[in-house]
Amino acid sequence: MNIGIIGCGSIAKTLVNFQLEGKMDVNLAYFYDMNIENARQLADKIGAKAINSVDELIEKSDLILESASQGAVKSVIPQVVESGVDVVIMSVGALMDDEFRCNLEKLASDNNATIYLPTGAITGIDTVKAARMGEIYEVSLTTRKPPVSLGITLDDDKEKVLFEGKASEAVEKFPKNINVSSTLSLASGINVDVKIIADPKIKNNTHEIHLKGSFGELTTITSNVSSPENPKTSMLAAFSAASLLNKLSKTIQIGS
Ligand SMILES: NC(=O)C1=CN([C@@H]2O[C@H](COP(=O)(O)OP(=O)(O)OC[C@H]3O[C@@H](n4cnc5c(N)ncnc54)[C@H](OP(=O)(O)O)[C@@H]3O)[C@@H](O)[C@H]2O)C=CC1
Ligand SMILES: O=C([O-])CC(=O)C(=O)O
Repeated sequence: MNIGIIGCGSIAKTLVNFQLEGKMDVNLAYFYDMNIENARQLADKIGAKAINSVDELIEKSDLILESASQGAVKSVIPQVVESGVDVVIMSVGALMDDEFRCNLEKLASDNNATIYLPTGAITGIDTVKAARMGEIYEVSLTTRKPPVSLGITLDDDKEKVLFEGKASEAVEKFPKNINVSSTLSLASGINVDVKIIADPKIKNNTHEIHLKGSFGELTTITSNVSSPENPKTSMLAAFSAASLLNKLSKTIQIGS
């Protein structure tokens, strides 16, 4: 399966390294970025092709992975699914816009395309999906990141709550930091409560999920090493994308 990638930053780079290490069961074949030089650099590492037109990327790819931005999801992904090409979306925050998501879903369904949302930098999405078969009473996400990951500096070493509210607002205010809240919301069917804390005492990007439902209770804490290229992004996000791409060709499918 030939994969096209939109957005050649930290996530795409990790995928390229996995391909170099022989860990990918798909072929990362085509690279596209607003800055063609970024695409060239990654493509050259694995003998793939940098592409400078979205039309050509869509025409050549069996599946497209978006690892760019919420803006890219809104401007490019409708054309991808309208062309009947499956897509993996990392900038999941764009899908908190209900009207956009519903239109995209219809476009994909009308054109036989599938939209995949990886678990990303959190843990427990399988359980959240299963829990939804019963009743979910409450669900929340507390994200704690070092200030550098949130693109700020603090005057002292005290933690600071930067945001408390719903995921739909969080993804607008922190578009590069809290896509995971959208994934959790879409999996649970609830616009989840989100708290974002800048914590100078920690090194890792940490996401804590609490869920209560008719099945019982779930708490997960994921303490993520951040990407050396982009401290906002946790390495696990790219690992999750790679694992999802590999899962597409597996005979035994593990997890709900
Ligand atoms: N679902 C999840 O769990 C997670 C999702 N993410 C999200 O995944 C996405 C990718 O992350 P990451 O690789 O770290 O990001 P990076 O910023 O490292 O790389 C993104 C690349 O895409 C380019 N880009 C941005 N917009 C467009 C566009 N419209 N068309 C083409 N290229 C574009 C950027 O260019 P430029 O630098 O010039 O803007 C940059 O080269 C981000 O939106 C991030 O927030 C991250 C972590 C977890
Ligand atoms: O990588 C992370 O820790 C989470 C993240 O940036 C996002 O969800 O956008």
